[in-house]
Amino acid sequence: MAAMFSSSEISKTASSLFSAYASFAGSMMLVRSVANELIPHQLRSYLYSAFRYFFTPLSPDLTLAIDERCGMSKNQVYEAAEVYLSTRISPKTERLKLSKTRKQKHFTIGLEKGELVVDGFEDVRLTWRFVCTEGQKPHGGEKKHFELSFNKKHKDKVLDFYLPYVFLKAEEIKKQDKMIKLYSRQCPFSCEDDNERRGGSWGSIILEHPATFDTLAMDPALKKMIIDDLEMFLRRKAYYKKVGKAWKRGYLLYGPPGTGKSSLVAAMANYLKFDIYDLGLTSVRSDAELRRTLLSTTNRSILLIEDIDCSSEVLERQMRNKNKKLPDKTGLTLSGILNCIDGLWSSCGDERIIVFTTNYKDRIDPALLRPGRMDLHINMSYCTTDGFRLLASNYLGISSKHNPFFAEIDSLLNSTEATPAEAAEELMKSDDPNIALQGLVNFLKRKRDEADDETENKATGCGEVDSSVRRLNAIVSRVKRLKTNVDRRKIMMRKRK
Ligand SMILES: Nc1ncnc2c1ncn2[C@@H]1O[C@H](COP(=O)(O)OP(=O)(O)OP(=O)(O)O)[C@@H](O)[C@H]1O
Ligand SMILES: [Mg+2]
Repeated sequence: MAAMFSSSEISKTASSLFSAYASFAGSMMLVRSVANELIPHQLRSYLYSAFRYFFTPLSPDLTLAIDERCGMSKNQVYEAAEVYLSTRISPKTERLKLSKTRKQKHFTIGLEKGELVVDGFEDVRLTWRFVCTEGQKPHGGEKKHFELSFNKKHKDKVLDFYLPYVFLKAEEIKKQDKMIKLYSRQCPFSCEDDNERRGGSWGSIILEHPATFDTLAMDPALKKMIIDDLEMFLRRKAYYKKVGKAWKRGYLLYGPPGTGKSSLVAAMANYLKFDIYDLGLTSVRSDAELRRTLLSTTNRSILLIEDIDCSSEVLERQMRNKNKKLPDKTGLTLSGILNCIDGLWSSCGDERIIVFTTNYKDRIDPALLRPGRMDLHINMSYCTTDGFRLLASNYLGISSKHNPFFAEIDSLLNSTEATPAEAAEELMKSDDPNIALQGLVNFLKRKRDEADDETENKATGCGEVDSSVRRLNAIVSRVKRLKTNVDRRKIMMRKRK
């Protein structure tokens, strides 16, 4: 070739080819920018994908896209893949995500954007890719998905055997290193138009509450009954199906502040290894939002609604506003809540426990309490002598044997109302068991005296006058004491002189 053309001819041809290419590229850019302006976005992307389809050589591979969410709920395939892939990372991977909380025994390893994992299943070679893309404006956020690619001829094997295997492995891994999570709703009021966030977005932390049934001070028979009830619930999957009931159980925990309602929920979660979804009803604005929120919770979990009496107040206020024809912003109704508890919506999901807590059972709407809605009503009561023994053993490492304080504390607990939280606080005040127990005795006596005074005042019907007289008497006797002291000093000074 080189022999037929002189070097100047070659360079001339090259430069004319280059300028032809430049003008072609320029005109393509022009065509593209004109197309961008004239052709609507949706039609443009359709045309691009049609071009891509016709001009890309046919690939032997099939790629499955596995999104993080499917509609309003979490995509279980995505969740299983996330767990499974953390154990399949190859040494060649260049970027990983690493985390560990205080309570976790091992590091959690996850894929970084764009990283690949190559897996094998029998004779099938599979490639997983983790993809993150920017979400749509205005709220943005990242959209995550996995892409699973393999030869098309293995489609059935992958769907029928490989993916179920991934699920199974993920369950095994989760059981081995199960960290219980506490979920609460994220930014409920910050992004009003974002349906997904308004309904479904839960943020989670590892539940580090140390309460267990062993550390709970409560009536031993009641404790055993709760544990048996939970065990029976777990065993009865087939039974629930047979009788045509959703596999869920509702508990109402009621009692004064500091009697261990929240601690019992933590103990249940630790015992069952269930995550807790802490749903503040006051932050839910409508029935639709409640449904969306509940749909994005997972199976084997406890849905916790604390202080349900306060939530009832919100509902009542709303009813009043409706009656007064005031604008009703919340749109959350009692029937909406009931429907989520035992209507059709409640059948979404398995192995669900719902717990309501309240300090005032009598303030709750009877519709919420009727049998079948809340299966067990559990009264968390003041500290009993059994409860005190458990606290003494937990906090001070002592038992009742030969301890002179126990009899006195028992009789004080029988005659006054102190919560386990109060008793525990006293026991924590000193490392010396005798000092701590003496502190508890003093505290219980003070409580008993205050309670006696109150009963007396109520009986005489002149509580306020009485307490003013008592305060006045106290001041008079103090002045008298001061005067006696001054007199004594005067006498001593006179003697010295
Ligand atoms: N029954 C109990 N056994 C052991 N510790 C308890 C018990 N009740 C309360 N405590 C102690 O008191 C603290 C507060 O208890 P908890 O938050 O469970 O009470 P609560 O009934 O949920 O109160 P509130 O009605 O104010 O929410 C706990 O962290 C725990 O240390
Ligand atoms: Mg509580």
